[in-house]
Amino acid sequence: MSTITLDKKQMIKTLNNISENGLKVFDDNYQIDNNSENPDAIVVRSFHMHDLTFGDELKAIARAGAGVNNIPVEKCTEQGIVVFNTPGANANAVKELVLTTIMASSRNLFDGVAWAKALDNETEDLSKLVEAGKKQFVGTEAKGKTLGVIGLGAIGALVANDALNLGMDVIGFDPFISVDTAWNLSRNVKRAATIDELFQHSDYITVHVPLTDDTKGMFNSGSFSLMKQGVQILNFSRGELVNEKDMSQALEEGTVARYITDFPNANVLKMKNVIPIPHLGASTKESEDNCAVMAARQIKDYLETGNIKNSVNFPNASLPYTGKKRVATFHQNVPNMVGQMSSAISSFDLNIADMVNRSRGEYAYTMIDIENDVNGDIIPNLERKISQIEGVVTTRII
Ligand SMILES: NC(=O)c1ccc[n+]([C@@H]2O[C@H](COP(=O)([O-])OP(=O)(O)OC[C@H]3O[C@@H](n4cnc5c(N)ncnc54)[C@H](O)[C@@H]3O)[C@@H](O)[C@H]2O)c1
Ligand SMILES: O=C(O)CC[C@@H](O)C(=O)O
Repeated sequence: MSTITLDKKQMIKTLNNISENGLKVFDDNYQIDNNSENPDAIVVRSFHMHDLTFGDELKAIARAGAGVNNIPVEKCTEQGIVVFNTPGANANAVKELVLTTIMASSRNLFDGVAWAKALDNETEDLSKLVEAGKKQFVGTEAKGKTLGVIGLGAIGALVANDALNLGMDVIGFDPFISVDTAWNLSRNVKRAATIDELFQHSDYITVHVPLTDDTKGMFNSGSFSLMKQGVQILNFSRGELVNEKDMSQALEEGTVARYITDFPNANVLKMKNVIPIPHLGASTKESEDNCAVMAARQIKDYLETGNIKNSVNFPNASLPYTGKKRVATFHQNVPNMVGQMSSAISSFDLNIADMVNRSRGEYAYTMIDIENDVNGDIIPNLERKISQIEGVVTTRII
């Protein structure tokens, strides 16, 4: 990370509780101001941002976490605001809670503990009561059972590998699995050719996919009808992956024996055999630090150098930062944009030292380093000239 002095202090706003270790990444060039109406960047966790209006200084939003469904990503793209997330930074925390709850649920631990806490501690011979009562909480073991893992990304792959070590048979489904994950996945994880195959063979199903139009409601009466009677379902991804009406019925009928969810709401809390967890998947000190540090570093790098890593809406792009003036432009992915930017630069008698151009769908991002020392007056004029090119969404001279 470069040590750069910026012309103007950058305002950072946080919309949730962000770990101090992450905020410490922002040095003297930055001011954390949670009342700012027009910050340069926002760090967020689960805060619902869809109803917010963004100020004209806002350049970046970083989600300290994985899911970005709380951020209006499309609107950000149209306004030239880069959105980051922190892939894998909280995966271990979620994995540990998934494996914990598989075993805790199978051993009826939550009910057993609640029962024991409610015992009258004044009762004589409490131990007799305990021994008599424990038969109602006899459980089953995870060993030898089949765990279906839907989504083999950062979390799903860790869960799948470690469940094998618990003696479970593991079957996975992910039609878009990345090459990196495939390399890290144990060859003992069986591959389901279709999601239906996974539904049919699993005693436990855990889901680790993002919430999208395709995944919304993927647990519904159709999928429940394929599952083994008494399957246990774990949802540490997003509540909306489950059709609540259908889940409620499947729990009533016993098709689903347990629904363990990190996303309780009024409907979920009324369901039979539900284990509601208050969105604790990523709530560990380590995970909160990892996510916040990664989010803050990505914002800092982008504001100081224009380099982009782990964006969900801009192309990732990197050019070694030399301290020369850099023109960083987000624009439509149409012919002759680089040509027009180069002409604008040469019209000020400036020469190009280096450049990178990356596209992502309808948009592209170009960074051009200028060889000459650029006199202060030229900067606003060059910025104006580039921003007037048709198809340019935003441009900055760093
Ligand atoms: N409960 C929590 O606190 C918590 C914490 C972290 C993440 N999450 C949720 O978990 C999700 C997954 O996190 P991650 O870090 O593993 O993300 P990831 O991007 O590393 O992995 C997601 C995987 O899902 C796969 N996928 C996408 N659509 C699919 C489909 N239709 N069927 C099967 N696989 C599909 C992708 O190919 C990818 O491999 C996040 O999007 C977020 O919503 C929740
Ligand atoms: O910030 C959190 O605690 C939850 C994060 C989680 O939902 C995610 O998608 O990464």
